[in-house]
Amino acid sequence: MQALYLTSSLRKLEQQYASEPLMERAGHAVATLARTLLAEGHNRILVVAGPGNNGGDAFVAARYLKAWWHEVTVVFAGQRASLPPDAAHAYDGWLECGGEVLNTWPETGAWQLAIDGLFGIGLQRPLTGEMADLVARINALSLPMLAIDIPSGLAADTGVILGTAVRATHTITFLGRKPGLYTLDGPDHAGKVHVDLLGLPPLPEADGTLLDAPFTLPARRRLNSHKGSNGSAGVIGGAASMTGAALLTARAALLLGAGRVYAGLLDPAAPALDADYPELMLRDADQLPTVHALAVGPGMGRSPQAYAALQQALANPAPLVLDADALNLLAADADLQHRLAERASGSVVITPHPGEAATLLATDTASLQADRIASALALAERYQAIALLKGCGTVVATPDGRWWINASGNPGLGSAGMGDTLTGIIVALAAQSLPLLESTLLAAYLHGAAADAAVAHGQGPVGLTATEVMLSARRLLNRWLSTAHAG
Ligand SMILES: NC(=O)C1=CN([C@@H]2O[C@H](COP(=O)(O)OP(=O)(O)OC[C@H]3O[C@@H](n4cnc5c(N)ncnc54)[C@H](O)[C@@H]3O)[C@@H](O)[C@H]2O)[C@@H](O)CC1
Ligand SMILES: Nc1ncnc2c1ncn2[C@@H]1O[C@H](COP(=O)(O)OP(=O)(O)O)[C@@H](O)[C@H]1O
Ligand SMILES: [K+]
Repeated sequence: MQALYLTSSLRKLEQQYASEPLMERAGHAVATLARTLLAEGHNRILVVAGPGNNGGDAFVAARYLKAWWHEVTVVFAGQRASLPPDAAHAYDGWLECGGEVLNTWPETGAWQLAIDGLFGIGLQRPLTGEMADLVARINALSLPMLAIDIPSGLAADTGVILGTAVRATHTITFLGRKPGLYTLDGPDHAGKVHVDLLGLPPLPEADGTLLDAPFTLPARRRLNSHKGSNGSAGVIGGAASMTGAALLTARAALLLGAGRVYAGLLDPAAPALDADYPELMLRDADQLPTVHALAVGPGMGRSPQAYAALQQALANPAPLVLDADALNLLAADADLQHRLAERASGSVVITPHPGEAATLLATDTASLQADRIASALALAERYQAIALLKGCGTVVATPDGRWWINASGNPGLGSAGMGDTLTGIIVALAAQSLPLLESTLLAAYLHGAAADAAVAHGQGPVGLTATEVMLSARRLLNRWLSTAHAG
């Protein structure tokens, strides 16, 4: 787990340490990393410097790389007279060491590496005109690309592309990790992220947290345990023609360790048995026994029967996972919202994808995605529930204002049934007595890590199935448990 920082916090840190030679250290760190990306010996490097301090870092990096005998071409998109003081000093330092500054794109290059120092966290509006053209030229280079602090054009707090953005293969980010590197369009643009604290101590308080490891696990199973000690999970959903969704959730709950799994299916013609997993106990939706954790929504539809099942589930004190149509029903109905509000705060997790989340917040998907962290926090606050906002860089938020971004996962997860699987993993962990927030965070990371492991085995990203993800998740969880409990 790593700390994430919003721009406002990083700016405070910069001010606090304004007397330290931060730009010099930043430029040196860029040059040092650049060197590791290059073959031994003499290399040709293109450096693009912008009109602010990000450009200043670029000039310092250029100076070091030249001193280390590389051939460095600097393209500058700005005016010396308009540079902030530190960046102007860096510009002068580059000229003093014999460097040249080009104001137009060079005809030929044959570079081995490009360094993007166009914009950092000071980007304020969409890139247009000449700046957008520069980004297009940078992206047209088929080269390793090192972005300074953040790929130019990417919004540091949100991962939104402002107009257009550099697609880097590496990003060296300063003072702390920015959430925009890890959600929405950030991962497609940042490449591998390296962090350099520029010699400063980390900020004492993080704004958010990156989920990049299995930080918590269910308790070790006692030898003297039985199915009753491993918790029972219930799943309600599966209306006509959508029973598969509820079965996927139930199967995931079984494979991830719930001692007993009951699926309450709304389709009156639903099969009495899951032939592949006869371990599952299939019932009518209103015939579920008392369970330790309950998931409602996969394939549920919005019929009066679905509504009644959700109403009943909200009265059930067990930890509750609301997904899919349970969310659409909730968004449309004041009585359901009232029942949710009456529950203990934190006893429910809602797991919308961006479309469902937009419905829950009465907005459109584009506005919702414009700030996924703020949206997840708004969902948590509005519904007094743990909110898990799906997508590239899933965001989890709590009503008390904490948030996490999940770093695992890949585009193989973009196929039907993956969300049902996630819901099954959450309910399985909660049934095994892991607190609901921890269950949600671990499930988010495990689900993505399982997909990553499956891809590493050649099962995706193209054609990866939800079934493969849950089997992979079972393997991973058991591996993590055996490592954690070894000795
Ligand atoms: N201030 C500090 O103490 C440090 C800053 N550092 C570097 O400085 C960066 C932040 O520097 P700045 O705050 O100067 O910001 P940037 O260098 O990101 O860019 C700001 C400049 O770009 C202009 N600008 C913003 N959006 C634009 C757009 N869409 N089109 C055209 N021009 C636009 C602004 O008017 C301003 O001149 C960091 O990302 C980091 O790379 C590092 O050197 C570490 C220390
Ligand atoms: N490109 C991606 N990167 C990471 N995770 C992804 C990506 N695409 C989808 N996912 C994950 O896959 C799951 C899809 O859920 P959802 O859209 O509800 O699917 P369904 O309802 O069809 O099962 C979510 O957990 C989401 O975060
Ligand atoms: K940059």
